[in-house]
Amino acid sequence: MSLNAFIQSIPKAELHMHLEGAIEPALMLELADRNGVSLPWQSEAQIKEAYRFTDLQSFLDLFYQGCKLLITREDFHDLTRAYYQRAHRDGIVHAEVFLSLQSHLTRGIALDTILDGVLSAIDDAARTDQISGGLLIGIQRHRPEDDAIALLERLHPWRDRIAGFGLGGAERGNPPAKFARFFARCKELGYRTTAHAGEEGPAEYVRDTVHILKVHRIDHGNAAMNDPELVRELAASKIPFTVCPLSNLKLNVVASLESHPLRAMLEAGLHVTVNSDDPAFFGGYLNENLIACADALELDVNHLHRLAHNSLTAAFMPAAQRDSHLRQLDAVTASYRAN
Ligand SMILES: Nc1ncnc2[nH]cnc12
Ligand SMILES: [Zn+2]
Repeated sequence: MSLNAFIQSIPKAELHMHLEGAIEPALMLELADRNGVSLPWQSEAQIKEAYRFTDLQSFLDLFYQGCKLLITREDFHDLTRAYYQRAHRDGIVHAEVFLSLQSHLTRGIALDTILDGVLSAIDDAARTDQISGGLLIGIQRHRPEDDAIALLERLHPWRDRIAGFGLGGAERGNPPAKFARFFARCKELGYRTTAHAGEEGPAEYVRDTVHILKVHRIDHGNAAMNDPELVRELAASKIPFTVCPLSNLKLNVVASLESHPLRAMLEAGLHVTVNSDDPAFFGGYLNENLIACADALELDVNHLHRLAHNSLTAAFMPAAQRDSHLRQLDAVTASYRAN
C-alpha cells in the first residue's frame, strides 16, 4: 500500500472546516441559478480563476460574497450534505463544521431555516454513511461582542444540537480579549469552545486565547512557534491545534508548504491536527492537505498516525466512540507497517 493509500484508509476526524468555505464552483452556479442571484462569473473556470488571495481579508471578502447564495433550507442542506459525502469518501469518520450564522442572520434568513437545513444534513450523514458530525457556531470577530452574546442566548433552544462555539474572521485588529465576556458566558452554559489565533496575528494572540478565553482548542496557532516558552507551555497542556496547511499557503501565511511549521509543531510535542479550513477555495480537502504535507515535509507513517490519532482525541466526541475509532486506526496502521 502506498503512503497516499494509507492516508485515505485511516479513520480520522476533521475539526476545522467552514461550511461556507465548501461551496464548490459548480454548486455556486447552481445556487445562483436556483435563487436568481447574479454572479460576476459565468463558468467554474472563471470562478476558480478568481481564487487568488493576497491575505486573509482578500479571501474573507469573497467568502462573505458566497454566503449570499445561501437562502433556503435546501441550500443549507445541500451544501452540508455535499461536504459530508466528500468527507466520507476521504475516510473521515467524524467532522465538526463551522457555520457563520451571523452572515446569514444579518441578511434576514431565519434561524430555523439555516439550522434545520444544516442539522438535517448532518443527521443524513450519520444515518447513511455512519459519519458523525458536530455543528460549531463560528462567531465573527469583526462584529461587536454584544451581538455574539445575544446570539448565544438566542441559540438556547438548540443547545443539545450545538457541539461548540468558535471565533473566526479578521484577526488583525480584533484581539482575543475583545471576546472575554462571550467566552466566559459559553463556559457558564457548558459549551465547548475554539478560537482562530496566530493565523495572521502574533504569538501573543495565541497566549491570550488560551489564558483569557480558556478555549478547548486553538484553530491554526502557527504563530505560537515564534515563542518557545509558549510552545513548551502548550505542549505540556496538550491543547489541540487545528492546523490548515493549504489554507496557510493560499493566504500567504507561509511562503511554501516546505516552510510550513506543521512538522516542527509535531516535533515540539504540540497536539497538532490537519484540516482543510475552506476546501473549495484553497484547492484541497483533508486528504489533499495530508498528502501535500507528507510530500513537502517528508512525513512518514508515524507522523500520519499521530495526526489521525490527535484528530480523534481532540474531537468533541463520546469516549467510547473515540476509542473504537482509535482501535481501528491502530489496526490499519499495524497492517500497513507489516506490509
Ligand atoms: N481561515 C480563516 N480564518 C479566519 N476566519 C475564517 N473564516 C473562514 N475561513 C477563515
Ligand atoms: Zn478557519
